[in-house]
Amino acid sequence: MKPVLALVGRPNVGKSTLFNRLTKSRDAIVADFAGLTRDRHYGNGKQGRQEFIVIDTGGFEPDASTGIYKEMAKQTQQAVAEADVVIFVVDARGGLSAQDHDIAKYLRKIGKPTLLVANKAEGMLEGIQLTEFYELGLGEVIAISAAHGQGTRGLVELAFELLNLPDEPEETEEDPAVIKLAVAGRPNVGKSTLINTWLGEERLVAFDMPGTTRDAISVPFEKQGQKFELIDTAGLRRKGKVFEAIEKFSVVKTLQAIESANVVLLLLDAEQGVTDQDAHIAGYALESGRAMVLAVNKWDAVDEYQRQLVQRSIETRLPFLSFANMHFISAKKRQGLGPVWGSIVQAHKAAMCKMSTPILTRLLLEAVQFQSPQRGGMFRPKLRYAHQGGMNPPVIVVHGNSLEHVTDSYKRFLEARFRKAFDLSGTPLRIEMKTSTNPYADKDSS
Ligand SMILES: Nc1nc2c(ncn2[C@@H]2O[C@H](COP(=O)(O)OP(=O)(O)OP(=O)(O)O)[C@@H](O)[C@H]2O)c(=O)[nH]1
Ligand SMILES: Nc1nc2c(ncn2[C@@H]2O[C@H](COP(=O)(O)OP(=O)(O)OP(=O)(O)O)[C@@H](O)[C@H]2O)c(=O)[nH]1
Repeated sequence: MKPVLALVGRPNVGKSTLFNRLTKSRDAIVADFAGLTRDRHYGNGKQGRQEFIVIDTGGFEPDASTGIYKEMAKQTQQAVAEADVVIFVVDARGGLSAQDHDIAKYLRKIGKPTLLVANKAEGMLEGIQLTEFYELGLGEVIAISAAHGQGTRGLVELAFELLNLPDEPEETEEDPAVIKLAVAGRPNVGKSTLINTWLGEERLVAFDMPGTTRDAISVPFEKQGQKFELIDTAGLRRKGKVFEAIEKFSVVKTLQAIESANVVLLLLDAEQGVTDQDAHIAGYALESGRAMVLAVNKWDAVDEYQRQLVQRSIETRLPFLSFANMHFISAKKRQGLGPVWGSIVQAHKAAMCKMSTPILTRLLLEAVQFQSPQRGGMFRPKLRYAHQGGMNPPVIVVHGNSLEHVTDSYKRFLEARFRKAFDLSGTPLRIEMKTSTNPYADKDSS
């Protein structure tokens, strides 16, 4: 499980800057919960080989009508609840404020592992200027400059130390016979209804057992002789028993479940169409290389016109999921559920597919014969052979010369042929081009 670091602090102390620094500003996932005026951002970070999730509670305006920072309090609480380590950011230049004291008081009460960080400390003499922050009663003050990238590596190291994380993440043994399945989707799409239908009430009760926050909770079950493990996405758990939830839905749990799964079943809501958050979850799953199955739930509740709208919104907003099988279901009325299993098993099989070098190479050369790649300037790319560079998701590495000139459309053409030959529906497929560095290797190319 990736550890979760939450950035909290009053506005303008540099949380977003630190977030961008820690995540190298890859696409942040924005939680767009109804009723929240402001968003939390979620991003992936990596230091050494250890990956982590960062939550930013960025951007909000003080609530003028009440004069209190109600919204931030809520955002902060939620981020703190989801975090393994809280990073409390204060402004080394601005000095202490009453609001810093309020946040510190809250954090002391909660008692989560916390690091107190004085940002904007570039060029400052720690000993003298930062002493006032010790008043907050949160221990050592860590001086950093998010804008200049000073002290941020050390900060992450300290966070790992607090969690006793090993320097190198452990390799976990996987049982290839078990399909780890995550049912992901926005609040209210029908995840619990679907899982209840699948597992029966008594099985879900097992979910309510408290687990340690650091470990994934999962339910093993069997279906038609195939072993599955259902990974918890928190939405599955009954209200308030385990997770100190302000909201039931947890973005972090969803992200972690996607990471731990072999196959992600993404549920969409036919009544709502594809929302930003659906696209974010789907994008995250794709980026993680997960095999996927799409199911549009509540199909019973929409008329023909709405059905067409939903289908079109999937085509336009989730075009990158065209590799995934799609089903239209009703979890409530138990309609269309059978074929979903078939697709899950198929997606898993595809993700684990083994492709031999001779067969890959034969397919590659056949493809080239059928349609050769375009010349790029002076060079015509020469595709020589292919081998499998990875599994789950499958990676095909193509070797040859001048491969940097292979166009995206030609790569798509190759992808389609490989997909068809190996029956890869349900899994992302990555194709990498490796140009030979041997200067004599392209002697015989035209
Ligand atoms: N001198 C200095 N300025 C910084 C540093 N980090 C951030 N800033 C500046 O501080 C201001 C606020 O930074 P943000 O990252 O937007 O702060 P924030 O805490 O996310 O603010 P909200 O989005 O309002 O919550 C910007 O003008 C930044 O350029 C730093 O390390 N040194
Ligand atoms: N019409 C219709 N309603 C459904 C269907 N599946 C679920 N619902 C309804 O949608 C609502 C939300 O269902 P849940 O199963 O609680 O949704 P969830 O995704 O688990 O929601 P969270 O627990 O908030 O993450 C409930 O009122 C269900 O009765 C369906 O197939 N058709």
